[in-house]
Amino acid sequence: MRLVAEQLTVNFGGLLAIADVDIDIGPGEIVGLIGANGAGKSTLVNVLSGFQKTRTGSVKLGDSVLLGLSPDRIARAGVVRTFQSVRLFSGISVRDNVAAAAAVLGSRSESVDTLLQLLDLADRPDSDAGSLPYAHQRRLAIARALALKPKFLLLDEPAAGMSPNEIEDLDRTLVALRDRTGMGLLLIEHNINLVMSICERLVVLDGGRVIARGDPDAIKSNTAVKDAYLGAEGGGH
Ligand SMILES: Nc1ncnc2c1ncn2[C@@H]1O[C@H](COP(=O)(O)OP(=O)(O)OP(=O)(O)O)[C@@H](O)[C@H]1O
Repeated sequence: MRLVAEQLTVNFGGLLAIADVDIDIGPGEIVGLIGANGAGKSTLVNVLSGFQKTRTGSVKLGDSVLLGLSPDRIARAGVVRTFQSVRLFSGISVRDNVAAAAAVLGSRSESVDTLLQLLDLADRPDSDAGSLPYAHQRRLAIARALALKPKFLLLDEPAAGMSPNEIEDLDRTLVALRDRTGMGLLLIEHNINLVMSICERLVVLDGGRVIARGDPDAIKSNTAVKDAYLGAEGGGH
């Protein structure tokens, strides 16, 4: 089943954060969501995951209506997100962070050990989550999200603050997770090389509106995208 959102509009007072946005993601697909700062990317993910209300449009997972449900209900339905700022339980171990998330599904969850292995965290299960290097904290946030067995995982800048090598590792991990689980991924990313290398399709926002959608080659050569986002240096951020 697909995750399909249509005609989403969100205002903050007089500011149109997103306007008439349509987006759909299929199982096993990696879709990139790009756009300059303030383009509306996080707002869109907030709506899809139930953290932001909107009066217009629809969000459906297959035939099930998600719009209007709480974040918790949406996560249980299979749409799980991570945050731009990592939200972990500091002061408790890596393993217990994942175990707390896995407890939501009980025996239906993946085993905690499997999740730690998938995210390359198996060598430090007893470390305090808050003391992990930054890239590992980001991986832990993904492990926690995966404990909920998402059909669709929405990642808000998972590579923010990572080194090029760490980004490459993350890139490989995300593709492997997709291959293993068949889940669909929506990836917000400023690093244009990362999105271009792992996404089958991209959606480009500018000023809250979708200005282009298509495969990486089509996006790279799209004039509106170049003007709005890629800029003269062609490299994004
Ligand atoms: N809670 C809020 N209240 C008021 N304005 C908001 C709120 N959240 C977002 N905005 C504004 O809505 C617009 C879209 O913001 P959003 O965070 O969705 O953009 P973004 O593309 O995710 O940006 P970034 O790349 O910086 O994370 C921006 O102009 C932002 O300032």
